[in-house]
Amino acid sequence: MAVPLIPSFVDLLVPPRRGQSLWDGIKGIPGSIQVVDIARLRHTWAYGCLAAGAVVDACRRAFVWLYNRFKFRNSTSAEFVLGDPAYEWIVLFLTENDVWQHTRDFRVSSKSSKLVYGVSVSADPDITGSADYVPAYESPQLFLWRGYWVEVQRCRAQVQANTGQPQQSTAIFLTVFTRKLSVLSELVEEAHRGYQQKIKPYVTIFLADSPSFGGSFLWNVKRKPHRPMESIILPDGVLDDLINDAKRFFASEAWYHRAGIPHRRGYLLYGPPGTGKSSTIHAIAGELNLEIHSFSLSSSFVDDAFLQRATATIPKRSIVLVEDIDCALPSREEDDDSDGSPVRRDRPPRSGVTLSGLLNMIDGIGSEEGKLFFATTNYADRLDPALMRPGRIDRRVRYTLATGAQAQGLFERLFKDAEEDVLPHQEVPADTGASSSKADSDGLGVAPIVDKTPKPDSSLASSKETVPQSLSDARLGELAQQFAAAVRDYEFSPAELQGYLLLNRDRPVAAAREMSAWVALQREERELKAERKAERRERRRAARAKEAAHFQQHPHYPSVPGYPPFPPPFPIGMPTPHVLSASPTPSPPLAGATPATTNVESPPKHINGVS
Ligand SMILES: Nc1ncnc2c1ncn2[C@@H]1O[C@H](COP(=O)(O)OP(=O)(O)OP(=O)(O)O)[C@@H](O)[C@H]1O
Repeated sequence: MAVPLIPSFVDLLVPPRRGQSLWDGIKGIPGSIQVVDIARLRHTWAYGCLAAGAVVDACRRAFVWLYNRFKFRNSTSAEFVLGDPAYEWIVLFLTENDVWQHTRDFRVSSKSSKLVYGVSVSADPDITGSADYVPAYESPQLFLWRGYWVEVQRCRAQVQANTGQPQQSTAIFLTVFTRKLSVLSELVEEAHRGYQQKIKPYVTIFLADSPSFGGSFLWNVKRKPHRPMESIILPDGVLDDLINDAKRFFASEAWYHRAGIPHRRGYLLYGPPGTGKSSTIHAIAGELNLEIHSFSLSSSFVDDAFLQRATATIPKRSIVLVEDIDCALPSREEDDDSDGSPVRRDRPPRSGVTLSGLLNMIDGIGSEEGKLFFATTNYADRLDPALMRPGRIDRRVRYTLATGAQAQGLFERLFKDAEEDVLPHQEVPADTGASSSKADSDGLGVAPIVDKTPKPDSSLASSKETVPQSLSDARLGELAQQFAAAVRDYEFSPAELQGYLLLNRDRPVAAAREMSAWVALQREERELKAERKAERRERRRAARAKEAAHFQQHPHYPSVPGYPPFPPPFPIGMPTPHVLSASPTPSPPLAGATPATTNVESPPKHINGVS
């Protein structure tokens, strides 16, 4: 049996037994080739390897040290954290520069308006697909930009959450190998410009809708296609006036500075739901190429500190939008409770925002100049005068339910370039329209809206083979007038009218003809709803009157649900505790009342301050 001349690496790692070398073991093997003193060779080999390893490691450390020193002295680096707008710019920039061309590792998400930088993984440019491929680039990538080497790496970053707890996030580290700082800023500027170019057809909306925010405030980013100005039908001049006002504001920055006035402008858009307030803001953002930073104050995690932190991150030339601003403050009773009784302000606010916090936020918007502040509400009368003062709200715009002209405009906009109905002579069924609200048999409230719009009969359609004809302008105007004549001014919101028109999207002629029936149905439903509301209000009023009468008779014994019923807990004639006797209307003795027995429960101690 042959013994290898050079021992294996594993052999070398086995320490020799005391007083015996490997040679001793080998010597006993018959027929072995015994040429080298393997034990000695083993030690020499092992020490040689150790020394070589140490040298290699020292070289490696020296290289890393030198590289880091080189990097430190000859490069500039920046960190972009997910949730910050700049993160979006840089990811798009990297995608456009084909930095991810060697990537084999992707995060796939369904296609949405959220991303503008998904990588195309299909060789066929016509295939857009239904998913976005975002590189999961954990290992560093090196690329050349304008003659400078740039290293990019995506890492997990730890940020401090709103709660003070550390929280995992994602960041991109960018290192430009040059000592010139301007190169990095040029790169970021180029990334920003590219991003703006790419998202031009969109309005970017940053939503502060999550409670987990890090050291740098993290926004949820959404994109919506621009809303054309002409798609918003408002009384003449309202929209143009707003746009011109905003343009003038941005053009007069120097004037604001000279006058020592913070460069911000506040608008309050108020009116019933579905009248176009939010749509107006989106249209303005698209027209002036502004981003929207939107807050909803009704979320429970929103408080004053949250608002301050969020506001501080909003860049110049942005719209700061607070939707339903009245939600921040303690609510009044519902409208249907308003029976002349004093307004209740004792309900807890729905978020942790205080009025002063809100005012500070609005004032803080001016600290980074050039912002439009928009607030919307359905209840302008609920807002505090401090909120409405000029400087915070400079212009108020009232939105109303649709006028006849608006209804006509809506019809013309939705059916522009439409075709005549496929079944122009289809008759309206006799039962369309008024009738049905009685269908609300559950007695819970509003009758369900039953879609009674006549549906085209497909068998009829195929048999007649009608060729659709485009609607001429004159015909369209005629139908729009017919449609508008069916509604009274300020009766329906544009959103309601739009809902009806969308249901009849392919039947402009029928939509105009059947409008009166739809209106009749809506009126009937509204009447029913109003009746129910009145009933509920009456019941509540009666309950309150009963409670007031009870309190007058027994001021010390509130009628709290779950509280033991009358008679009062103290035997008649017994001196009442001093707290109770301080009451301006002492409880009159009850004629014929049975003295309280010992099994009458004592009131809970906290009630009426009895202790
Ligand atoms: N004046 C209008 N012109 C065209 N469309 C309108 C108009 N008003 C409302 N709409 C349509 O109604 C829908 C709701 O509009 P929007 O969200 O702007 O109303 P809003 O006043 O902001 O409502 P809310 O007070 O409930 O937020 C949108 O789809 C919009 O297209």
